[in-house]
Amino acid sequence: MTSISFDADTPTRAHETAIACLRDSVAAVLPDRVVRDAVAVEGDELRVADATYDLGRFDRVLVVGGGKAGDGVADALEAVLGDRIDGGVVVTPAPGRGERIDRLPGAHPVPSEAGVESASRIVELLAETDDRTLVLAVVTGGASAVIPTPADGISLSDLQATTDALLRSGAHIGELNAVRKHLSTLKGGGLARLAAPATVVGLVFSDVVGNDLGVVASGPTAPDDTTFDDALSVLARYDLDVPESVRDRLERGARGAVDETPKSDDPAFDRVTNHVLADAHAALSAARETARDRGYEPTILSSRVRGEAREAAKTHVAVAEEVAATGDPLDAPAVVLTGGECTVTVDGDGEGGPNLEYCLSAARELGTDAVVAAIDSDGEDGGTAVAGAVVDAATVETRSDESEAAAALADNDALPFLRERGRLVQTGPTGTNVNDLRVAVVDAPADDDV
Ligand SMILES: O=C(O)[C@H](O)CO
Repeated sequence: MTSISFDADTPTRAHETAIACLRDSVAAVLPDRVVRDAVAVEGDELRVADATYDLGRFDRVLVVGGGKAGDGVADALEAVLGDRIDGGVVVTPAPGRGERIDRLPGAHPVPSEAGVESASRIVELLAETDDRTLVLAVVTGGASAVIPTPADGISLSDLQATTDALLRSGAHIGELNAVRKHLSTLKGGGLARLAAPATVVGLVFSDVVGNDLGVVASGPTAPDDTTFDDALSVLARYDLDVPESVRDRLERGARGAVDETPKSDDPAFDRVTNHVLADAHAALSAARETARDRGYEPTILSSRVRGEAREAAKTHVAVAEEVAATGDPLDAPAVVLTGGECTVTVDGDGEGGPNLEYCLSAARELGTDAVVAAIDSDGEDGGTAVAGAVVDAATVETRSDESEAAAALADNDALPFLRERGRLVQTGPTGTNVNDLRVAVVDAPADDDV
C-alpha cells in the first residue's frame, strides 16, 4: 500500500492530532486503496461499487482518462483486471510506467504542449471503439488542465491564456469549467460522445463540492448543463480579457453556429454510468475515526465549504472558539473537520494557495488555544510545492507578526510567512485529489487534558 509522509512541526499533541487526521484522510482516498475496495473481477463479472458488468459481452476493455490521481488508478486497475485490459492511455502530471495502460504526461494548472500530444492519443484510441468495447474512464481532479484537447480554431496558447485569466479571477470551479468545456473536445461529455456506442464506466475521484459530475475534470463522461451563453457570462462577470479566438468561438456558439456540448437527452449517454469512488467526505470520515481514536470528540462540520479562503477560515476559527468557550457544538477536547473548495482572488504577486491563505488568516484570528491545519489533498496547494500549513495562536502573536501577516495576505504571499515560522506541511504530490481538507483541534482546559 502506498503511504504518504507528512513533514510538519508538531510541538504539542493537538498539532500531532491535526496532522494525524490529515494524514489518515489522504490515506483513505489513495487510488490503490479506493480501487481495490470498489473494483473486483470474478470470472467474467466486473464489479464497480454496487454495479456489475459482464466482461463476456465485450471484445475489448480500454482504460482512458487521467488527472492527478490517474497514475495510481491505472496501477490499481492493472492490478485488479490484469490481462482483461486490452490497452489504454492515462494522462497525468507525473506519469509512471504502465503494464497494459500507457502513461503519458500533461501539465497542471496550465495545460502544456505535451498534454495536447498525450490527449490526442486518447482521442485516437476512442476512434477505435464499437458497441463491443468497454471503456473504463478514469476521471480525476486536475484533468481539465492535464488533458487538453483544444477545439477547432483554439490554439494551445489561447487555452493557456484563458486558463490563467480564469485561475486568477477567483471564479469558482463550476464557472471555470463552463468556459473550458466550451473550448475543448473531450470535456463536457465529449469523451462519452467519442466513445459511443461503447459502454463507458466512469471511475470518478471528485475534487468538486457536491460531486457534480458535469464539473469534476470538466465532466468528460457527463452531460453538460452549461451553455455557450453561460461561458460568455463567466467572462463578463469577471471582466476577463481572453484571446479573440476564444471570445469568437463562444459568441458563434451562443448564436448556434457551433455545436453545443451534449446534454442529458443525448444518446451518447445511453451506455454511460459514472461511479464516484472517492471524495472529500470519505477522506474526512477517516479523519473523524482518527480523532476519536485519539480521545477527541469529532465532527465533520461540512465537506462543502467554499468561498474566499481567508474569509472561510474565520468561520472555522469561530467554531473552534465556540467549542472552547461554551462547549457548542461539541465539548472539548474536540476536532472540527471541514473540506471543500476555497478560492483565492489574486491581487498580489506572492507565493501561496487557498490552504496557505486559509491558515494565515486563521492564525491572525485565533484568540483561543486551538490548532488549525489545512491542506490540498493533492499535496500542492495552489500549484506550490507545499500541501498547506498547521498554525496556532502563537503563529501571529506580536504586532510586527500581525503587520507582516497582513502584508503577506495583501500580496497573496502566505507561503514565505508560514515557512519562516516553520508552519508548513509538506507531503510531495500525493497521487490523489479530493480538494481541500481542514481540521481545528481544541484541547480540553488544562485540568481536564486528554
Ligand atoms: O480538473 C478540474 O476541472 C478540477 O480539478 C475539478 O475537477
